[in-house]
Amino acid sequence: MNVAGKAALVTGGAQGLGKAFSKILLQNGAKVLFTDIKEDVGHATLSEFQKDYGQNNVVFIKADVTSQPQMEESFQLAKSSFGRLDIVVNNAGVGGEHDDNWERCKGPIRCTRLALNYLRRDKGGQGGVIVNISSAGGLKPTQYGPVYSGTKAGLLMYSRSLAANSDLQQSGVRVNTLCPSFADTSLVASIRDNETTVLNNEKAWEQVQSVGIMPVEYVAEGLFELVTDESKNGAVLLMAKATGKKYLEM
Ligand SMILES: NC(=O)C1=CN([C@@H]2O[C@H](COP(=O)(O)OP(=O)(O)OC[C@H]3O[C@@H](n4cnc5c(N)ncnc54)[C@H](O)[C@@H]3O)[C@@H](O)[C@H]2O)C=CC1
Ligand SMILES: CC/C=C\C[C@H](O)[C@H](O)/C=C/C=C/C=C\C=C\C(=O)C/C=C\CCC(=O)O
Repeated sequence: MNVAGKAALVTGGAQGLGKAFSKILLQNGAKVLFTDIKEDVGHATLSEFQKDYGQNNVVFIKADVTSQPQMEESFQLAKSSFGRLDIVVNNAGVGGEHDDNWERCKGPIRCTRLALNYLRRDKGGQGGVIVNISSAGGLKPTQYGPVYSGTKAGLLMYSRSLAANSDLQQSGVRVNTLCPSFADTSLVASIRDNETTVLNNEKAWEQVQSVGIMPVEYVAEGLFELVTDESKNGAVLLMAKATGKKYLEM
């Protein structure tokens, strides 16, 4: 897929990986609507992007992926702003260990279902691609983040199962999963700064340091590959500092 002239919706795009995902799409000529719950950070990112990529090529809406009405409004706004929707990146998420963090799984599922109403050719769309942001922790046990790992594994298998659906394939929609290891964002900094609820901050931070931290721009290259390479459907791309990009073969 050539993203130039295409339209994307990225959740949690105000900062971190979501900002880097939005940026690589804009840099390559796509129009982007990004959502976030952080209104001030979202507006600052919007101003930066509008200056660099054009006033009409980027839209921000304060919207929470845990809210069905707010996400319905976000998808409608993307369609009315750009006249089309081709790419959806389910990125918004939080670190830490909380019982309600199954929203890490439920939020992207909610947004994937909404996305299908806009992308499917049999529903008036033009086909497209959904990329769900899981984690290396969705593929490998994370001893200090078991809820985190469990929710990300759930999202990964939801995405693979949906991608295997023949009706969906015929409707022109691909579904891929990106599994980054540690990347340089506030989510990882919160482990260093003892500001999250992983099971043992000190040991978790030692683990992060031994595995290594990737720049967000590098992870965005993986996202871009999953968006643009039309041979990829049901793909799971693991990215880690030491081993680079590796597709799951299973
Ligand atoms: N940073 C890392 O090492 C890794 C991150 N990930 C995943 O990447 C995604 C992005 O994380 P980071 O950029 O690292 O974190 P971050 O904390 O820097 O950015 C996350 C963004 O999502 C927004 N957000 C959080 N909950 C939201 C909600 N309910 N609705 C809308 N927006 C919401 C936040 O306000 C923030 O702007 C998450 O799904 C995370 O689990 C996966 C693997 C590694
Ligand atoms: C301590 C983790 C707690 C909270 C979440 C983190 O912020 C982050 O989002 C989670 C990442 C989870 C990563 C889990 C395991 C990572 C393992 C590796 O990256 C191992 C390194 C390379 C493996 C490459 C390979 O085997 O091919």
